[in-house]
Amino acid sequence: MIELHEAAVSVQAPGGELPLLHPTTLSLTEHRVAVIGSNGSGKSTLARLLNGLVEPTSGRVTIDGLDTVEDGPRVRRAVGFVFTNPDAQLVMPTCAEDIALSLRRTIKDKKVRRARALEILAEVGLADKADTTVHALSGGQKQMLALAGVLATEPRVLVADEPTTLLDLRNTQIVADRLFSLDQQLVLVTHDLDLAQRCDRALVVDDARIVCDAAPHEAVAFYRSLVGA
Ligand SMILES: Nc1ncnc2c1ncn2[C@@H]1O[C@H](COP(=O)(O)OP(=O)(O)OP(=O)(O)O)[C@@H](O)[C@H]1O
Repeated sequence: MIELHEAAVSVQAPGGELPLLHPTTLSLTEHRVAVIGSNGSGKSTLARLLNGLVEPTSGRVTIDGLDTVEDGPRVRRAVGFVFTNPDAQLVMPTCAEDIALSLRRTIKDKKVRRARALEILAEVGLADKADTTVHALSGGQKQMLALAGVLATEPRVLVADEPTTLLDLRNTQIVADRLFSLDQQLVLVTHDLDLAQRCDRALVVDDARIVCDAAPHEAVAFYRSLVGA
């Protein structure tokens, strides 16, 4: 279970303290939770709080009781994070090496690790790209590789921050179908309201606070009325 206990984030700005998230208390138990809202509203800040990429300035965030600050390494193992831009997380020269990197904690033997990496690549349709440089992949292929790499670490929760924003319709569908096929709890930050509607619960963030927390169709309607769309 993901829990925010009066968790707030702020930064020091020239004009004084700037709130990025006002104190928020929340329990997320649903399989799939969407986070929607305008640019700059605070969605990424909320998402990054969940795996300790951002630490609360006050209050606490816990994942299955683990505190994101006190138990940082365990939280980061439990909560996988997918970025909008896969280049942010693809660090190894080839696709197989990138997946193998994610497996290094669970599989010590190098040969076994490579064999498992090849299986994972095959599962996401990248079998023929094993020894290809990650830079030669298309945007959709890169995002699938990044997602596969995160899933290879076997996280209990997956937080995805606009994972389809850079993708075309077909690749959006492929990545979304993979995300929605997962057994893990999914927190999905998205501007794609169709994807938000496929979740079990949706949070609308506006001006650094959660202004609506409801069933997705209700939250999407609220968001549309908020922006006058
Ligand atoms: N470290 C920081 N220092 C100062 N301001 C920050 C910092 N991080 C984020 N912000 C500001 O906080 C606000 C919320 O940012 P955040 O990235 O959470 O928004 P978002 O809802 O994810 O936006 P988008 O949809 O554009 O990705 C923005 O105005 C952003 O400029």
